[in-house]
Amino acid sequence: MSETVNKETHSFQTEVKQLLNLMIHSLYSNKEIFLRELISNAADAADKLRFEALSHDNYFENDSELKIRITADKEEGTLTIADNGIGMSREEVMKNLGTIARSGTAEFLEALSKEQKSDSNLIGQFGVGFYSAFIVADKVEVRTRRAGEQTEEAVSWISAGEGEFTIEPLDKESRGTEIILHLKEEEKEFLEPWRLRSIIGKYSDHISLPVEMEKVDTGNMGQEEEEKEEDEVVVPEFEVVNKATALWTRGKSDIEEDEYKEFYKHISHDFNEPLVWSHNKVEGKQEYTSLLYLPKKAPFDLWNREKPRGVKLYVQRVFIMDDAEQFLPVYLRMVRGVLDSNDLPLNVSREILQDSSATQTLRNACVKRVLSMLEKLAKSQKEDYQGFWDEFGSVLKEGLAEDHSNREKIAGLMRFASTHENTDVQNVSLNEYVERMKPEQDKIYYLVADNFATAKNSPHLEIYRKKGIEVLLLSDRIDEWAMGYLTEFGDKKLQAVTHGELDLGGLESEEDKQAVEKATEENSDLIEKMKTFLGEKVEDVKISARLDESPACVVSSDGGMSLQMARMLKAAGQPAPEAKPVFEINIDHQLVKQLDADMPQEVFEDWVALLFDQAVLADSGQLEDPSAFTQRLNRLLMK
Ligand SMILES: Nc1ncnc2c1ncn2[C@@H]1O[C@H](COP(=O)(O)OP(=O)(O)OP(=O)(O)O)[C@@H](O)[C@H]1O
Repeated sequence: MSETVNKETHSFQTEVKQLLNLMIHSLYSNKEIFLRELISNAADAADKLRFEALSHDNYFENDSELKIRITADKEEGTLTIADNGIGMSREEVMKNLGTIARSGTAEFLEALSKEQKSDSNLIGQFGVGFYSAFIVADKVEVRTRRAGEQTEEAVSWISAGEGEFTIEPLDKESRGTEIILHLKEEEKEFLEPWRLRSIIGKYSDHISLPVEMEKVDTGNMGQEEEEKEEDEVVVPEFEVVNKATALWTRGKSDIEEDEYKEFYKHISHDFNEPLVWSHNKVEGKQEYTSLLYLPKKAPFDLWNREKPRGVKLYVQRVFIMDDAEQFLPVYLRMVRGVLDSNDLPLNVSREILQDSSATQTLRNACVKRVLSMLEKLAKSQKEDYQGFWDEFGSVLKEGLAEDHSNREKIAGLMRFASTHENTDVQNVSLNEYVERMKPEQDKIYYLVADNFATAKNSPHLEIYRKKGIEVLLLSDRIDEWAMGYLTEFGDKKLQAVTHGELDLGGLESEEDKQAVEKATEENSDLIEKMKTFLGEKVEDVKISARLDESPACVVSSDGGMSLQMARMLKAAGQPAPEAKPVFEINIDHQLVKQLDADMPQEVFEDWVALLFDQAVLADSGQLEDPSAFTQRLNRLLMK
C-alpha cells in the first residue's frame, strides 16, 4: 500500500496541548467520566441530525433509528463508541478536534496549571469533552462521515494526544462517528462488559438515545471464541443498556436525585453538582416542559458577556438549539436547563424566536420559576442560598436595572453587609433590616463605597451609629449603578446616607435641628469665607448634623452625581459632569473650632483645603492633586 497523498499532520492549538497535558497528568480519580463525555457528544450528534433532517430529507439515508453502540475488543485492547448521528465534515473535524472554542480558556488554563494542578473539578469547569478520551487512551482514532456526504468523503483523525494529530480521507459506509480508543495498559478494566454497563447506567440513563452493547451470553462465551477462530461469520446481537428516555419527559416521581444531577452535568458541562432544580410540565393554553438548574459554582468566565448562555431548546421533543438565550434575561445567565415547547414551530430560528409572543410568555414563565426557586431556597436552605449569593449575587443585582417588573422580588433576594454585624459578609436581607428598624424610622439607609473598609469607616455613619440606626454597606463594583434603580422596597424608601440633606425622618429631634440652625447663624462669616475660597469645588458649605468624631465630610447633592459614579464613568471613558459635593463641617470638632475668620489668609486656606481633601479622601479614596495635599499637611505639621 502506498502512502496516502492526502494525509496531513497538524499541531493542536496551544490551549488544547495545555488541557491535554493537565488532564493526562492530573485527573487520577473518576477516570470513567470519559465515557459519559463521549456518549454525551454522540447524543448531541443525534439531536443535531434529527434537527437538520427536518430540512434535508436525504440525511437519514434509510438509517433512521438513531443509536450509540459500544463495543470492546479485548484482543486489540480497543473500546469503540459508534453513533449514527450527524457526523463531521473534514472542516468540522479540523475545527472541533484541534481547538478549544471558548474565549478566556488560555488564561484560565494558565492560572490552573500554576496553582490548583490537581483539582479535577476546576478542569471540568469548561467541559473537557472529547479530549477526555486521552485520560484512558494513548491513541484515539476518529472515523466520521457527515450526513449527506459521499462515503469517500469521510475522514479519519488519529492522535496520541501529544501535540499532534493526523487527518486523512476515508471511505466509510455508515453515517456518523466512530471513536476508537486504544486503551492504556493500566486502563484495560474499561473493556469489561459489566464495568461498562455500570458506567452507562450511572451516567446515561437520562439520554433519549439508546445505548447498545453486545449481548453477553455467559454460557456460550468459550464456544463463540472457537467459532470465530473457525472463520465463521458471527453477527453479534446487541441490546439496549440504558433507559433511553429523555429525562424531562418522565414523571417527576420516577426520577431519582442522581439522575437529575447527571442530566445537569450532561447539559451544562459542569463537573460540579447543581445546587437546585425545578422541573415543571405545563398544560393548557401553552404546553411546555421546563427543567431549570442553578449551579453551585460560578464558571470561570461568568463575567464574559459574550459567553453563550440560555437553555437547550426542544420543540415537541426535537432538539432545536443550544444556548437559546431568548428565554432568560442576562442577569439569570447562570441558569442552565431544558425547555421543550409544544407551541413553537419546528422550523423555528433565532430570528423567529426574537419576535414571537410565545417566546415572551415562556420567558416570563422561566424567570418566574427561577426567582421562586431562589425564594424557596432562601427560605428553607439558608446556607445553600448564602453560597449562591456569594457566587452569583453581583450578577443577580444586574436584574434591578434589567428587569423592573421583578424588581421587588430581586430586591427581596439581595443580601448585604451592614453596620449590624460590621463584617463584610453579605447576609442581611431587606426584610431582616425592616424588621430591625426603629419604630420611628421610615427609611432604609445604605452607603456605597469603593471597598468595604471605606464603607465601614465612613464619617457619614457617625450619626447613625450614635443613634443606633442600621446602615447597609455596599462595596461591589456594580452597586453604585444598580442601587440607582432600587428606590423603594415595600412601602419603605431607600436612602443613600451620602446623598442629600441629612434626613432621619421621625428619628430627628427638634433640638438637634435648632442647634444646627443656631450654629449656622453664629458662624455665617466663617461659612461664607470657606465658600469663597473653595469656590467651584463645592456646591455649598454647611454645618453638619451627621458628624460626631470627624471634622468634615462631603455629601453628594440630591439628584447630583456622587464622586464615585463620576469616577466610574471617567474610568469607563464616558463623559461625566463634574461632581460638586456639599462640604459639611462638624462645628464641635477641635480642628474646626480653631478656624477663625481673622486668621492669616494662607493659614486659613491651608486648613480648609486640608479638611476638604480629607473628606474627599474618606469618601472615595482618591484626590485630584495628592501632592498639594501632602505639602499642605507638612506645612501645618511644621508649625
Ligand atoms: N460523536 C460526535 N459526532 C459529531 N460531532 C461530534 C462528536 N463528538 C464531538 N463532536 C464535535 O466536536 C465538538 C467538540 O466536542 P467536545 O466534546 O470537545 O466539546 P463540546 O461537546 O462542544 O462541549 P464540551 O467541551 O462541554 O463537551 C462538538 O461540539 C461537536 O461539534
